[in-house]
Amino acid sequence: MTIVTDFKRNEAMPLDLGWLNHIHVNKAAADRRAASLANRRTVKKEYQAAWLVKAIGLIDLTTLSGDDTPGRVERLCMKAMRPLRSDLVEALGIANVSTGAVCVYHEMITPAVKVLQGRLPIAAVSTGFPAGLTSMETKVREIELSVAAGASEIDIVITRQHVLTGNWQALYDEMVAYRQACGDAHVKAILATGELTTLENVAKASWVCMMAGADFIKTSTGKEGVNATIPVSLVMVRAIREYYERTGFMIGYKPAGGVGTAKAALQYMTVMKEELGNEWLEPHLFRIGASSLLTDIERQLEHYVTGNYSAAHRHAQP
Ligand SMILES: O=C[C@H](O)COP(=O)(O)O
Repeated sequence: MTIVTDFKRNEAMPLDLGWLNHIHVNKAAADRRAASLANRRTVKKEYQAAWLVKAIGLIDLTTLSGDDTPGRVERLCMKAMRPLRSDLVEALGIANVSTGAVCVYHEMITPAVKVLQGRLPIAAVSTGFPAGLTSMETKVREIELSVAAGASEIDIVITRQHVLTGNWQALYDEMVAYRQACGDAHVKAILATGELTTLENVAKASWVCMMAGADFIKTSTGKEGVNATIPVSLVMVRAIREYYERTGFMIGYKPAGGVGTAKAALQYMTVMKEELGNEWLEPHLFRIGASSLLTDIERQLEHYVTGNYSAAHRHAQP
């Protein structure tokens, strides 16, 4: 049995991998709670615009396509720094906002650095994203190159087979190696939950990655058949909560993939608020990985300022 050392914080945890045997997930209860969230209004009407503005600051504005170009990434970075039109900013009476970060492939870090010049963090997906089936040596080198190129956040993908075969020690070891390669950069562990078969596997993988020093745990690459869902999020944020209660360390959460509407963003924010508290509703502990969410939020805010509230209501309210 391995005594787990939290690598990032250089501390031995009062946990070992044997702890995983105690993890059981009640799928029916998670599904019920998810259904109740989907069927009720999560945010009062008068607070909606403020919540949507807050949501913008939580987005990892993402482009992860085979046809990405430096030009597209430069435009994405401009949008990340000024996500709302100035007339909307003025009408809402807010200071300008920005997204939490941008998220790109390694090859697109340089154009992002050129535009952002340190004003926003750059997250780079890594370790053979999205399948994670390159050699360990290649994965570690990829992280090092992305950090050297200017990424301050690294979104690694775990090796799914370690979870599917129950090889938790191998998952722990790989996560420690990624953590080490990241140095001071934040590391988000993408579990690819849609490929892990059971919620119990999702919970165990969450624990192992947290124990091995992940700063964030993230649901999906956006490329799996099933990406972020509310039941999976409940399992992951409850693992974060219990990890905090047992160790005192606050780990962040990032749902990603298919989160494209203001309504969905409000649901995920509600999960964070209700399961973890307001403290976890800040960009250093919560991000939403999304390529198209900002467009819908902008649309809803426009409805809000033009008084076309019923449209905003239909789209933005659960
Ligand atoms: O990490 C972020 C996801 O890849 C974005 O997925 P999406 O394009 O479905 O929003």
